[in-house]
Amino acid sequence: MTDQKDFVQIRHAQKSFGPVEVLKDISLTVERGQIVAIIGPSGSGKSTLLRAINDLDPLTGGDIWLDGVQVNKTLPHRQYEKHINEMRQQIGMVFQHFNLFPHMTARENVAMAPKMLKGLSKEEADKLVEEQLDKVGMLERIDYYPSQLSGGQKQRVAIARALAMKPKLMLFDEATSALDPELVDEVNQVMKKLAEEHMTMIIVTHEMDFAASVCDRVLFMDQGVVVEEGPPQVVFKNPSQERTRAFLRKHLAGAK
Ligand SMILES: Nc1ncnc2c1ncn2[C@@H]1O[C@H](COP(=O)(O)OP(=O)(O)OP(=O)(O)O)[C@@H](O)[C@H]1O
Repeated sequence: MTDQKDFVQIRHAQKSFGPVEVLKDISLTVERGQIVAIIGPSGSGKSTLLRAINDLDPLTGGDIWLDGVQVNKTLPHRQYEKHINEMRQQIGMVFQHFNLFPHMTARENVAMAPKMLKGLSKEEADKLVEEQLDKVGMLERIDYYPSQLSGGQKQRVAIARALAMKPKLMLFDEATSALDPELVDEVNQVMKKLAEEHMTMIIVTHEMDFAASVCDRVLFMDQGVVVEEGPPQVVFKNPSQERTRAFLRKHLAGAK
């Protein structure tokens, strides 16, 4: 068991795609209950770093730990599959494009993983699914198919689906960037609620206002390195690096 201070630990993360080094020796710790935003220009490695945390994009160097257990362990194939499935059950991930199963209702989408992986009875699964859909304000549409839902509603179902596994950590990869502007807020409200409940979250986002209002820490990445990190009031209002200032000038009205 790790202590509060290093609930999530990323140590010397390095990732190359062929000759291209996309993550260059990134180290980062996230405390239990902290909310960290990762911001930075397109192509700076934000999604790759996020996807390395649950080993969807395996690192080429360095290691990732969650609550005292190394996620990216080197193990024989079968043992690795078992290990990574267990780890991924503890790490909820929400993608830009929802990834709901189109032939399943909201209820079935949310119930699928807990039923399969936790062996819940129908009654237990129903209760769990209703709780999670209620939490994201989607209980009334429990029997709707994705095609009958707006983008914001689909994303809320996707969040409920991730929460249904009772994860220790939630990763959000630009959860609102595919949404029409008027639908962004309903998803942000759900994320704010999770923040109030002290869910540990790492959020890749292009929404500076959201990051400033919800996150405990902001990480600015550029070209595969963390250029600067700190509380939002420092990074946004008084960035120490010119690269951060230049980025914020473009993305944050009123930034220095
Ligand atoms: N599977 C892959 N194969 C080869 N190159 C990749 C792969 N995935 C990402 N890259 C490259 O890695 C770099 C970082 O990509 P990444 O998606 O992590 O950036 P990002 O900061 O999340 O960008 P954006 O804000 O546009 O989503 C980019 O140059 C990208 O082309």
